[in-house]
Amino acid sequence: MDVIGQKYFTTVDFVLFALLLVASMVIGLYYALSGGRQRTTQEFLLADRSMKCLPLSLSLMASFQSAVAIVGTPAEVYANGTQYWFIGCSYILGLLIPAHIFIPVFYRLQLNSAYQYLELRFCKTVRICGTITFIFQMVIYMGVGVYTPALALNAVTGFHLWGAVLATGLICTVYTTLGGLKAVIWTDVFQTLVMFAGQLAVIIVGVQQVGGLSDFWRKIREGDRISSIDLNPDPTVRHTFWTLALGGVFLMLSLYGVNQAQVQRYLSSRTEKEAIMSCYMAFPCLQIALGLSCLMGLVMFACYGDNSTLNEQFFTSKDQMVLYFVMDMLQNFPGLPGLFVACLFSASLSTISSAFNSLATVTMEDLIKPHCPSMTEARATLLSKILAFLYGLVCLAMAYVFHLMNSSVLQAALSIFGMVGGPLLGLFCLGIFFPWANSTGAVMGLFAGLVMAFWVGIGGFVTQMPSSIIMHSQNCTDTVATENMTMATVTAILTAVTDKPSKPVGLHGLYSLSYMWYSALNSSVVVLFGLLQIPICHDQMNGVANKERNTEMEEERETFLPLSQISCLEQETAV
Ligand SMILES: O=C(O)CCCC[C@@H]1SC[C@@H]2NC(=O)N[C@@H]21
Ligand code: NA
Repeated sequence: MDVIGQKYFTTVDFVLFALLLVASMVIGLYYALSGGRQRTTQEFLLADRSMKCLPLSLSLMASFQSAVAIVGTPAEVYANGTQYWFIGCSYILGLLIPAHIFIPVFYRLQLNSAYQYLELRFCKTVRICGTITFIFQMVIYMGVGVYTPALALNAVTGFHLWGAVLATGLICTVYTTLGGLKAVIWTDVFQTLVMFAGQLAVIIVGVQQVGGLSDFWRKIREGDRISSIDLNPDPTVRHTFWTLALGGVFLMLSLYGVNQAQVQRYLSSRTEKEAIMSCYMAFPCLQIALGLSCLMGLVMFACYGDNSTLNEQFFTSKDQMVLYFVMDMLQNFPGLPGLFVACLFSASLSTISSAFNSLATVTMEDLIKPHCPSMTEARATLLSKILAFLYGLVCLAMAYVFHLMNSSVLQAALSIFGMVGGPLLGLFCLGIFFPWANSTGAVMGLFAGLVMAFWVGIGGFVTQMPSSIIMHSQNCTDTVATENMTMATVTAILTAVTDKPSKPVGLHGLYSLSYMWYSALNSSVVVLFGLLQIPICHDQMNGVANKERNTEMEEERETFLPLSQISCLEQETAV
């Protein structure tokens, strides 16, 4: 495909892409040299708890809006219509519950890491399990986040794959390591504006090419791409109102309620009220992001219709078709292809920078500090920066790992990202909503949830690989392509998306469950098993924890523990 590459990018396009990287770096350097100059972990990891709601709301949106959404959502809407747009309904409860339930719990405890809560509520073991689960999830996710845009861009435009991965990965590592959370949040703000601009450019040019809004609207209606609300209660149907609006709530809670990257942003707020406001203001940002990417899919349909010629051409994935469409639309407007590439990498940078910073935070707060109580602030800050840098290198290594395996693993990797989100959500819900749940139940519950997640996720992935894809992958490695790597496939936990040939029954029914229900299923399994409170090794598990906690509890008493927490902690201690 390299032949295409040459005709797309003029000098001004490369300049725009370079400007994105330079601007991100300048913001990082600014925060490295201003304020407290990143000399304490409170500043490096929590922005001195000084952030206001506007930058936070944009950063909350950007952290989980990677290039996968920028390319995958249009592919989804182009191929299947606008049913996916109903996921926007899940943003209401998906942000109200974090704002009024999770934020008060985390904020009033003045935590640095979400997993500190697990030790306060349960015991050290539960905290460690939660932390390691989170690290596993985000290391995989950030590898995909940096590799996806480079892979798709390379396939369509010949843009150098490793040049793009290294440029974004290293630039991101440097500004995250130098500027800490303040730099990550403010680069997210800047990158969100670039993302919106890039998508708007494609939509405006596309509608103009189609002949204007009226022609655009006519073609969309003729192609019946506007899906009506699908109230089918069948949980095995991939996208219905229920899987998106209800299943999507659990996906949102696993990201905006308990994921360290988002919790850290709440904790970096000046006041609890600012944190809650940032959640409210993230709602319009998420809706705009969703709307722009769905509109891009509709414009693509209006321009190409479902004429199969486009499909038959050498595309192995709908994502590549989206990039081909964009480059085809913008090629006569020097600078716009570069703007869209900047948009693509802005989505990637804003996601992996949040991952680096949150991974460094939990490693420092949950795995290192508890074992080095006498560590000086200066040394802790230096170590945090080294961790952020090392996670940047791990991200590049993960990108290479995904490159080695055929890209179907990419989907599996994202499945792991989605599958792990549900059990962590279940663990926090067990702690917050069920005062009588104990540490044994928490560990058993998390374990059961992870087993269920991997069993159904991988089981579903294997049993649903359509023969065509299996046959496809024999003759060339990197096909699988992202064959179905649409936003849906990727967004959470995806198994290969195909319409079920027959009505699945029994175990196959479980494997056929729509991926949008995985977060709900896995978190429910954690809560159910957690409440079974199998009283095995109860005393040993809690005995140690109690002794340690009693000493810690005296210190914690000064910090405000919500009444509900104190009551169940006392219950626990009494048991
Ligand atoms: O990285 C991605 O872009 C996909 C993973 C997370 C996407 C989910 S879908 C619901 C919520 N809304 C968003 O814009 N992102 C998250
Ligand atoms: Na992003």
